[in-house]
Parts: sequence; structure tokens; C-alpha cells
Amino acid sequence: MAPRVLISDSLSPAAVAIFQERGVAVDVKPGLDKDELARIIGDYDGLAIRSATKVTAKLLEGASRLKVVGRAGIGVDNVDIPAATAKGVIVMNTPFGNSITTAEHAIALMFAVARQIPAADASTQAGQWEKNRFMGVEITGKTLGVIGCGNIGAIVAERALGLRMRVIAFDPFLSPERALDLGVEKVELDDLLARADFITLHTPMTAQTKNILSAEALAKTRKGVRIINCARGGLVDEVALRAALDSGHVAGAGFDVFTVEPAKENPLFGHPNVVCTPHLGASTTEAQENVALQVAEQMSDYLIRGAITNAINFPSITAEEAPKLKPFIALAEKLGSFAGQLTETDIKEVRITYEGGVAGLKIKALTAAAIAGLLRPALQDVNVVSAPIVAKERGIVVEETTRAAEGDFESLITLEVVTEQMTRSISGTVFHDGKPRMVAIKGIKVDAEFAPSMIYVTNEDKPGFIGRFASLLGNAGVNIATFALGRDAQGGSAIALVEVDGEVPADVLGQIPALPGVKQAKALRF
Ligand SMILES: NC(=O)C1=CN([C@@H]2O[C@H](COP(=O)(O)OP(=O)(O)OC[C@H]3O[C@@H](n4cnc5c(N)ncnc54)[C@H](O)[C@@H]3O)[C@@H](O)[C@H]2O)C=CC1
Ligand SMILES: O=C(O)C(=O)COP(=O)(O)O
Repeated sequence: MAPRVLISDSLSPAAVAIFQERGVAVDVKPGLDKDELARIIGDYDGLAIRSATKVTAKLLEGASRLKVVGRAGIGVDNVDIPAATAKGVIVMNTPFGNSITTAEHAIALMFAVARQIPAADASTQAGQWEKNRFMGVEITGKTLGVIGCGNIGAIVAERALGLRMRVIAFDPFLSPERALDLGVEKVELDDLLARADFITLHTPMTAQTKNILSAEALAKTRKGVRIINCARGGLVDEVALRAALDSGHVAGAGFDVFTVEPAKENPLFGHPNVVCTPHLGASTTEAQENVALQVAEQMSDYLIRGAITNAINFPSITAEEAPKLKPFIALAEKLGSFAGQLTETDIKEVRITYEGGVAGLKIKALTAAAIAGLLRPALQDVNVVSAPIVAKERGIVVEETTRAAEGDFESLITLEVVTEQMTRSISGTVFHDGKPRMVAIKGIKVDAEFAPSMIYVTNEDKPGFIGRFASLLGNAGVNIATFALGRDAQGGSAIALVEVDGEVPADVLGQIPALPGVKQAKALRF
């Protein structure tokens, strides 16, 4: 069945065309309320949104088929990422498609505030020729303080330098080299507040940036400062800003985003030196076309080919990599599952070694799959997307090693799971038939595929075991499909991996350890 996508915000029609070309069925229903959306979300594999749709944990609860949320734009603060991750839903955005447009809007607001253009326009068109009422300020030679100098902040900085402004930037993640490259001076926040004639915000909304321009921060700004916010409402304390505008400390503000949107009322509204737009930062024909095309391509690539681009909660996988990775993802997950089904105590550490060809693939994705397989016997809800986070939360140390092929296999994955009691290890590969198989357990060579129902036995390598074991199963009516054996040395430790038809009855399993020389018997399911 073709994957089905819902577009729940106003996207350029370019998106629909791309989905359809790529074989994805698409419904366009912008403006649904949250209950209507919750009612239908269960029918979709993908959800394409802008900033209006709120993807909450509650909505995700009913999204049983959902595999991907695509944000046609940058900010994903309207998506509950941890909840999506826990459900295995990939969240992707289009990190560059609207950045020039948004930077231009910040510059536009800066001019609009500096020259009071909206108020002057309204007055002029009302027939009042108030030439003396509107006295602006020049931008040339002024200092612009950029808070958040990422993609958009950097474009704003470039444009501002072209306007002959001096640009200072506060961004803890801005490297001195990048600052030098951009021609901006990297400063601390307090320094920026004390020096800027204009302040423009370009950070995402996070716990650290929320209220970054608080009443306290605003009090540290220069008298006569003008503040532009084209990033997110809530980065600036709107009540405190209004008070600072009323007192005349802040000379003007240009706001595109508000703490509550749609903003039908707001503390800033009505002040003569405030210019507002209704979250139009990304609203140009060019930007909307860019983000719609890009999100539709990315979502289709994922749904049809398994390629992942610009995901917030998973490593990228190209369309070329995806088919190569697929059998190894299955292998990693099954190796993890093998170890997980045998592990009954707390896992301390997981070491994964990738040898040969597989070491050149996206090992982060393989590790995530191995951990998902490992943890699933204990935590049913864990998935490939959430596994690394779940492991981290549980204090499990994950170590990855890559190296050239050393043994008989072109590609080999070895998983070692360390618990309080022991270290368990299993290696596997994928042969040319694309099927994953186990090739070593505890360093003992075997050759077995992963079958739906298996029995794993460890025993002493003594004559007579195989006959007694096969008779026990045969007498109980359990049919053996395949039988794989391995041992470390003659008379040493041996293992048996037996594929059987159907479930292994618990009483039959219970009798295996009573056979002479048997140390352990476990039913496994793959
Ligand atoms: N008004 C609108 O329509 C639009 C608004 N936006 C908003 O603009 C934001 C920025 O977009 P981009 O520049 O593309 O993102 P980006 O990720 O390229 O840049 C964000 C920058 O903020 C910095 N940052 C993070 N935490 C910080 C902190 N505590 N203090 C100072 N800097 C910090 C980061 O280091 C990064 O350099 C988006 O997150 C989105 O919320 C984006 C597009 C349109
Ligand atoms: O891309 C972003 O972060 C934006 O804020 C743009 O929002 P929008 O898609 O115009 O609702």
C-alpha cells in the first residue's frame, strides 16, 4: 500500500506535486482543530506541518502508523520531540529553505522601526502630512547585537555589515574562526546588551533561550535601543519590554513572533513605536516553495526509500546508503535481540565492533538498531529512534569501534554486552543472499540464521548429547528445522542453535538442562 501523508498547515502546492510524483498519497487539510486532527492522524504514515499544527504527546498517542513528521521550515518547538522519539517517529525540518527570507524580514523590521514606516504610512494615507512627527535614526555606523548567530543570524550579520553597521554577536556555539570569517565581534551577552543600538534575536526556543531578554537583561541595554524579534515569542519578556518602551528606555521594537500565537492581543500592541507582523518571517513565495519542495522530497525519500535527511532525532542516511544499510540494520537488531533475550541483569556497557565493509556504513544507525534489539525484551516500547536515548537514561555506556576486516568475513558486527556478572558476545554477518546470520557466540564459531523460534543450548562437548537432545524434542513432537553446532575445543564448551517449527513448550524447555552436560537452555524468538 502506498504511504499516506497529511498536510495539516498551509504549504505551497509544490509539496503535493512532489508527493504524488514519488508515489505517496496525500491529503491536504490545513486548519483542522486538534480534536479533528487527533481523530484522523491514525490513518497517516507522514504528517507535513508548519508552525500552526501542534504535534503533542497526546496527538502522537493515536498516531499508530506515523513514521515521520516533516516541518516545512526551521523551528520544531511545536513538536514534542521526546514523545515522537519514544514512538519511533522521525522528525525532520528544512534547515535552510527560509533562512534568507527570514533574515530579510528582520532587516525589514529594523528599517520599519528605525523610520516608523508603518505609522508614517497610515498617517500619510489618512491625509495628514505629518512631516515633523516622524523623526527616525540612521542605521549606518550603529551597532547591531545579534543574539544567536546561526544560519539566519549570520545572514542578518552579513546584510547589516553591507549596510555599514558594526555587528557584535552573542552565541556560545559561535567559533572565533567563524566570527572572524563573518566579520562580527563575538561578545558575552552583557557586553552585547551594554553596547547594541539594535538587538536582533535568532536563537531557537530552548530552556536556555526562553526569556533571554528578561526584565533584568532589558535593564542592562542602552537607552534608546531598538529590539527586533523574528525568532520565537517568549525569547523576550513582552510585559517587561512594554514597560521599557513606555518609560522610553527602549525606543522601538519590531516583532514577528509572540508568546501566544495567533496573537489576538499582546502587551506590545498599541505602542506607537512597535511594529508587528503575524509570524511572516518565512512568508515569501521563494521560501515557501523551497521548504515545501524540500519537506516533500525528504518525507517521500524516507517513506519510500528509507533515506533520512535533516532529522532532528536520527542520523542522516542517504538514498544510496539506505539499501546497503537495511540488511545490516536487521543484523544489528537481531544480534542485540539475541543478547537481550539472554540477559536478565542490569546492562552496564555495550561494545560494538564493526569490521570490514560495514564499518564504512552509517554505524550510528546500526548501533541504535543493536541497542533497540538489546533493550526490547525488557522494554517493549523501545525502537531504533529512541534506543540511544533510552540507553543513556539507563546509564548504559555504548562504545563503537570500526576496523578493517581481519577474519573470514567481508563485514562483521560483534556485539559485547557487559553486565555485573559476565560479558556476553555475539558476532554476525550478512551473506550475499542478504540474510543476517550468527557466525560466532562467545568466540565459538557457528553458522546459523535467525529463525522465528529457536533453542539455544550451552553444554560440555561430550559424546551422546546430540542424540539425547534430538530424542527429547522428537518425543515431545517438536520438529527440528535446522541444527547448528559449535565448540571451542574438543571436550570443551559447546553451543547448539536449533531452529524448530512452532513454539517450544515450556515443559520441554525445562527438561533440557537435566540432560547430562547441559549448562543452559533458552528459547529465543526472532
Ligand atoms: N519568524 C519566522 O517565521 C522564522 C523564525 N525562525 C526561528 O529562527 C530560529 C533560528 O533559525 P536558524 O538561524 O536557522 O537556526 P540555527 O540553528 O542555524 O541558529 C541558531 C543559533 O542560536 C544559537 N544558540 C543556541 N542557544 C543559544 C543561547 N542560549 N544563546 C545564544 N545563542 C544560542 C546556536 O548556537 C545557533 O548558532 C529558529 O529556531 C526559528 O525559531 C526560523 C525561520 C522563520
Ligand atoms: O521556519 C520557522 O521556524 C518558522 O517560524 C516559520 O514558520 P511558518 O512555517 O511560517 O509557520
